[in-house]
Amino acid sequence: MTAVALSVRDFEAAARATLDPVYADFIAGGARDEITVRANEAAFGELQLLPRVLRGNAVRSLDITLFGGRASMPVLLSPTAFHKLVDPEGEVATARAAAAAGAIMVVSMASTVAVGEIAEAARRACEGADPPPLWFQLYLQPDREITEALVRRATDAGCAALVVTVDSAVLGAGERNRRNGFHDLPPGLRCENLVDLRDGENGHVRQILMSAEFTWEHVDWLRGITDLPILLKGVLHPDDARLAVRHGVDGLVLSNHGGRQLDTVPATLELLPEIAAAVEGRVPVVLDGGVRRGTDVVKALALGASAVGIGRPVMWALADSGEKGVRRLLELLREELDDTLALCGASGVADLTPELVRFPSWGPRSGRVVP
Ligand SMILES: Cc1cc2nc3c(=O)[nH]c(=O)nc-3n(C[C@H](O)[C@H](O)[C@H](O)COP(=O)(O)O)c2cc1C
Ligand SMILES: CCCCC(=O)C(=O)O
Repeated sequence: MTAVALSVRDFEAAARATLDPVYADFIAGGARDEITVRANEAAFGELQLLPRVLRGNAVRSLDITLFGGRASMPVLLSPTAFHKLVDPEGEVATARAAAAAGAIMVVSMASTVAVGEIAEAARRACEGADPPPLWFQLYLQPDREITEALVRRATDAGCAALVVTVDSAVLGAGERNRRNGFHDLPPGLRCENLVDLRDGENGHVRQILMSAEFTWEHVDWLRGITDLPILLKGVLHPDDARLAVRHGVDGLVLSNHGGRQLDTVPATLELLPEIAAAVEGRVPVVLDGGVRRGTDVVKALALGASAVGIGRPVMWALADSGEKGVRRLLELLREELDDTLALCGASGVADLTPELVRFPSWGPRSGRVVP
């Protein structure tokens, strides 16, 4: 890194400058024409903030509690695969930085360090104090014993929730990866959570099966084999959000996978009011996709999200300067969030309500849902 990063954008540029272009493309890319990738970010720019003043908010808190676990900021690290592609310490570096910031990290099932080792690194980074919760992201596997073994590994590691990604009946079509011939991890790296789960293939990316066979019955089955809170990641339709609640799911991650699965779906921010209305506050909704600024976080929380997730920014900061980079990234977002709260007249996340945002061209006649 040449200059001190002052924003997520700086990390993006720094990562692009240092990384092998094949990996830079893997991180930045999305499905097909990448229309949804762009839409996610653009939606935050379209929505306006309408602050309140003279609210006496000199004392502010960014704390949140989710499923009984406390975090010191409403920004969590969305699951991203293969951290060792961009940093030799991989997920260990990320976990230390998240722990230092008090932020929830969602470990990808496709991590290049085993979940137990990641959890241990987070605990050590907190030197006796309670680390923030670690969650585990899961792709249901056609072989139930494999899924069960993964759940057991996550549980034994002390993970506090399972994030089940349901938007991946097939792997998204990343044309950049195809063009670059990027299909697998380089020699020496593997998906450590999968080691010894299937005969003959030790930690191979190919072991992660995407399948279109899953139904709500599989969610019920998962509900029956674990006491951990279950969040579904990738539910976009309000009817599916209602179904999720009916099936006893504990939370939703409103995500379009950063535009990496089905292209041309709406920006997650645009869907948030409908999803929040569908779940009626019965379960928390975490939004990810395109969050790059403290103002973005505030907008999502104002529209009903309990927290937001960041995907690419973490990979960029990690690629730029490892653990230090991710620490700096989370500090920057914390600073941005705090000054946005100050300028909006808010003292904490509970003060972030729909009256703080305005949809300039999203009037009633546009057909968009306005809370
Ligand atoms: C490089 C990369 C790897 C990802 N790996 C996973 C994964 O293993 N599991 C998953 O559920 N989502 C994965 N995602 C999606 C993220 O969890 C998240 O939904 C998305 O990145 C959020 O959008 P943002 O990158 O604009 O913040 C990945 C995204 C990226 C960019
Ligand atoms: C099997 C790894 C999946 C990674 C992923 O979800 C993504 O790159 O978006």
